[in-house]
Amino acid sequence: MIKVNDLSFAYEKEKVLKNINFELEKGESLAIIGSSGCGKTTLLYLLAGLEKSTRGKILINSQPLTEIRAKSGVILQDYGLFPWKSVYHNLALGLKIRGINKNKIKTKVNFVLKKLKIFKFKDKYPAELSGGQKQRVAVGRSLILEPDLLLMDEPFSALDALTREEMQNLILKIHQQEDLTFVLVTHDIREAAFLGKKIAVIKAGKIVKILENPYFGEKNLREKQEFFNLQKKLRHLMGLKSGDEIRDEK
Ligand SMILES: Nc1ncnc2c1ncn2[C@@H]1O[C@H](COP(=O)(O)OP(=O)(O)OP(=O)(O)O)[C@@H](O)[C@H]1O
Repeated sequence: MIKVNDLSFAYEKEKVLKNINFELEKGESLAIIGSSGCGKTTLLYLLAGLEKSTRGKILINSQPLTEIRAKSGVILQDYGLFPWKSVYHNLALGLKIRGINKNKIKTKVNFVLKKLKIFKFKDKYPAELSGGQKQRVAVGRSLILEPDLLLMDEPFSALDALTREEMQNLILKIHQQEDLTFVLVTHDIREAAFLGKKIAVIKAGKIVKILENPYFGEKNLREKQEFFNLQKKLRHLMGLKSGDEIRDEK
C-alpha cells in the first residue's frame, strides 16, 4: 500500500528527514513515534501529499505520490472542524462537494453518526462539544469519504486519559471491522504500542528502528505483560531515562 524510498526533506536549509525507508501493507497500521521536533508531523504531511520531498519517493498503491490523494483521509490534532457548521453538516460537506444527492448524503451521514455514537449531537455546533466528541466528529468526517488510507497527526493528544483510550479503542475497532490501513503520529508510547502493528521510532529525522508488534489488536492488550515489555523497548530505543537514573544523577 505504502512504499517509502530513501525519502529526505528540508525546510529551506534545515534537513528535517533523512533517508526514510519503510513499507506498509494494506490493512496494516504504522505508529510513528519520537520526541518533539524529530520530524513526525513533516513525515505525515509528506505522506498526505501536503509537502513535497527534497529527495526520494513515496509510492501509494504503486503510484508515485505527487499531490493530495482523494482516497487518503487526514485527521489533525486541532480537529479541523468548521465552527459555523453543525455536526451533521460537518460530515455532509465532503459528500456535497463530491456532488452526491441529498438523500444519499442523509443516509450516509446518519449511518456514520450512529456508528461513532454522536447521532444525538447532530444539530450541535463544534463549540458545544467536548474534546472527545469533537474528535469523533473529525473521525466521522474522514471516514464518511471511505478512505483507503487514514493519516492521523497526534489526533488524541488534547484528550484526557479515559477519552483517549476510548478513541484508541474506536480506531482499533474500525480498523478491524473495515481492514482500514492507517498511519498515526504520536509522542505517546502507550498509544504507539496499542495502535501500531508496526512502530517506527524516529530520532532527529532518521528512523532508528521499525518494530513489529505481534500483540497488536489482541484483546485486553493494555493489561498484558507483553504490552509493558514493548513500551520498555520503545523507551530504550527513544533514549528515555528511567526515574532511577535521574535520581542517581543528583
Ligand atoms: N514550516 C516550517 N518551516 C521551517 N521549519 C519547520 C517548519 N515546520 C517544522 N519545522 C522544523 O522541522 C523540524 C521537525 O518538525 P515536525 O513538526 O515535523 O516535528 P514533530 O516531531 O512533529 O514535533 P512535535 O511532536 O513537537 O509536533 C523541527 O525542527 C521544526 O522546527
